[in-house]
Amino acid sequence: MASGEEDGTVEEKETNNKKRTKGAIATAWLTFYNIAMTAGWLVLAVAMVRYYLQKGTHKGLYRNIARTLKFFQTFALLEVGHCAIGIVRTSVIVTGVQVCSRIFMVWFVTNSIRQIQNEESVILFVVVWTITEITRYSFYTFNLLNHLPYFIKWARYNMFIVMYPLGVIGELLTIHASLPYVRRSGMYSLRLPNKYNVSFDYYYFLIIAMLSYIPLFPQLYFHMLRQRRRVLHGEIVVDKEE
Ligand SMILES: CCCCCCCCCCCCC/C=C/C(=O)SCCNC(=O)CCNC(=O)[C@H](O)C(C)(C)COP(=O)(O)OP(=O)(O)OC[C@H]1O[C@@H](n2cnc3c(N)ncnc32)[C@H](O)[C@@H]1OP(=O)(O)O
Repeated sequence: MASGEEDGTVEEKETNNKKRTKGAIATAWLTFYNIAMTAGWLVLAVAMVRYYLQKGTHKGLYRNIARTLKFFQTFALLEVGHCAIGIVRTSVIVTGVQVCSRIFMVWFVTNSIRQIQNEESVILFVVVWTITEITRYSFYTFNLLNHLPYFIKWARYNMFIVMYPLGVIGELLTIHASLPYVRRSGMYSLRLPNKYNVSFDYYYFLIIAMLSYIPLFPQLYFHMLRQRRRVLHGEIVVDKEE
């Protein structure tokens, strides 16, 4: 296997070639997008720290940051578009699952069910997402600007090892906490008889969503482990989704 220094040189050349082919407009857009997203998640981090220092409790924190969180997490839908039009070399499926599961958590679980917004699990996944996204978007920004500090690269491809499972635990506990409220209220459900002759039970949908983490999460996690081996150790890894 090649040494770390050689890996770095090969990697740099590869990056420069890719950037040339990517095109100036795409690079400018991605740079703007990543700077905006880094700033957005930084604003969220500062708001959370300030709230906690002022109030001394996590209660009410979600409501305080909800608008910013919804805005920047929804904005991340553009990432699926970036993959689809080929300006980033990432699988549409992997990105789609990641982004859609987050949007689902924000809009259809946490935002829709007020009673769970003060759960510790909500704070857990929001804090984990925030740390992850500040690191990820600053990684992409510095990478595009060709000035990537090693500690950001290291953080991008190491922190997920702990952050991913922690985020998933927060999300699953939050969905679990929402189940009694969803069952009682019958929200987002369609009962028979109705003119469409269709029934839908959001309670069971949530249970299926929780179960779907079992096959889907390992695929995202192993994808990131492959990316880690490729970027940090220079291994050539063939991704099945590509
Ligand atoms: C409808 C309801 C359904 C509910 C069902 C739910 C089931 C869901 C199960 C799964 C649940 C997951 C929940 C998630 C929780 C969390 O997020 S917890 C917090 C921890 N999270 C993470 O650490 C996230 C890790 N994941 C990611 O980083 C991404 O989402 C990803 C899509 C998996 C990233 O993969 P990928 O993009 O392939 O890797 P990279 O190495 O970062 O990038 C590859 C190349 O693409 C370039 N690139 C990508 N994006 C950009 C960009 N914005 N700007 C510029 N460049 C970009 C990147 O530089 C790489 O380029 P090359 O080096 O040239 O290859």
